[in-house]
Amino acid sequence: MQPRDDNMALNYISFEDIQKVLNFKNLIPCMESALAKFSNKTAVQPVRAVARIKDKNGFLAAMPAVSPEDGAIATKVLTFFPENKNCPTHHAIIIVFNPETGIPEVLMDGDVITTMRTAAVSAVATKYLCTPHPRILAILGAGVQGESHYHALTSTFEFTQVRIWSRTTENSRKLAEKVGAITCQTAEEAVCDADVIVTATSAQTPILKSNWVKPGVHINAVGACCPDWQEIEPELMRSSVVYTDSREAALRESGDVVISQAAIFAELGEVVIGQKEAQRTKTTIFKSLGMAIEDVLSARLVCDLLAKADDQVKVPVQDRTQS
Ligand SMILES: NC(=O)C1=CN([C@@H]2O[C@H](COP(=O)(O)OP(=O)(O)OC[C@H]3O[C@@H](n4cnc5c(N)ncnc54)[C@H](O)[C@@H]3O)[C@@H](O)[C@H]2O)C=CC1
Ligand SMILES: O=C([O-])C1=[NH+]CCC1
Repeated sequence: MQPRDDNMALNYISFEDIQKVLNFKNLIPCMESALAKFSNKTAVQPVRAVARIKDKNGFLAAMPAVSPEDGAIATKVLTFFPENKNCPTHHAIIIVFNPETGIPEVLMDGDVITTMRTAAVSAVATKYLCTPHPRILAILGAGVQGESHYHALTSTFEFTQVRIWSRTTENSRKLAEKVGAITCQTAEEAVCDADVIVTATSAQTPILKSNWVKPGVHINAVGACCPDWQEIEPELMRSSVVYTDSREAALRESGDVVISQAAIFAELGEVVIGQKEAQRTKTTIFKSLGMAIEDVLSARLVCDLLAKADDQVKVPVQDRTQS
């Protein structure tokens, strides 16, 4: 067997390079298309492989996906260590392969994409499932996703008020001051009368109760990605119209779905392709777990944007074994 020659060395795309080109304006339509391709089955994506790390209360996950029509073959590898104190709780890399040869070509940071694509997907869910002209947004959780959801949702809707609650008030105050939102002392106070709610915490037991929310609210439930973790009170799950990114993944990974035994009405992608109804006037929950196809098509978008913006960053799409 021969060693890889220099011509086949991996290109690296950094956190900073990705931040330069990715924004919610280009990412949200890309995520809408990813959801559609997943649900109409033009993309191939198994449920991720998760190895739980018991002593850290976290996991290591491998998230491969392929979209033949985009020439996109890639996998994200992610760790989630929710008890980390002085560094982020999620870390990820993405490996992009040549669609003709399968040669690994690009290694890229996966943190920016994880952060932004999750909120972009929630923006798509909100666009389809919330009542027209939502006024009040409530965000529960003031971490990385809380902040990213603030930006994605306020770039898409004109809210008159954004409220933030976090278990640690100092954190919600910091984020609220940074973005110009209101800090709430309790989750109940934050969600009262809200039109759109985001739950983006590492809670393992419900933080959002049924009798706090107004009928017709749309909820993006982003945390609780393990089958024994919950963010939403089971009664609220059962009394709402529940949408998921992947039905199969939700039945395996979502404690909110598994424990409550709430019925899943549709995948969000099925709504995007017009196969299932968007029940906007009812209380709706989008149970997000995160899908590899979102990462893979975000990575494809970043490669295309960088190739356009700067030919110093070489983003190969050709079969380099021929050169
Ligand atoms: N659906 C998806 O695609 C994705 C979901 N996630 C999930 O979203 C959640 C938030 O992620 P990040 O913002 O990146 O994490 P983070 O670590 O930056 O923030 C976590 C937030 O949850 C709060 N929190 C932790 N334990 C809590 C508890 N017991 N009760 C109430 N609040 C609690 C923290 O104070 C903090 O505000 C996590 O569960 C994460 O796994 C993250 C990325 C993608
Ligand atoms: O899809 C994703 O990247 C994640 N889902 C839950 C934790 C991270």
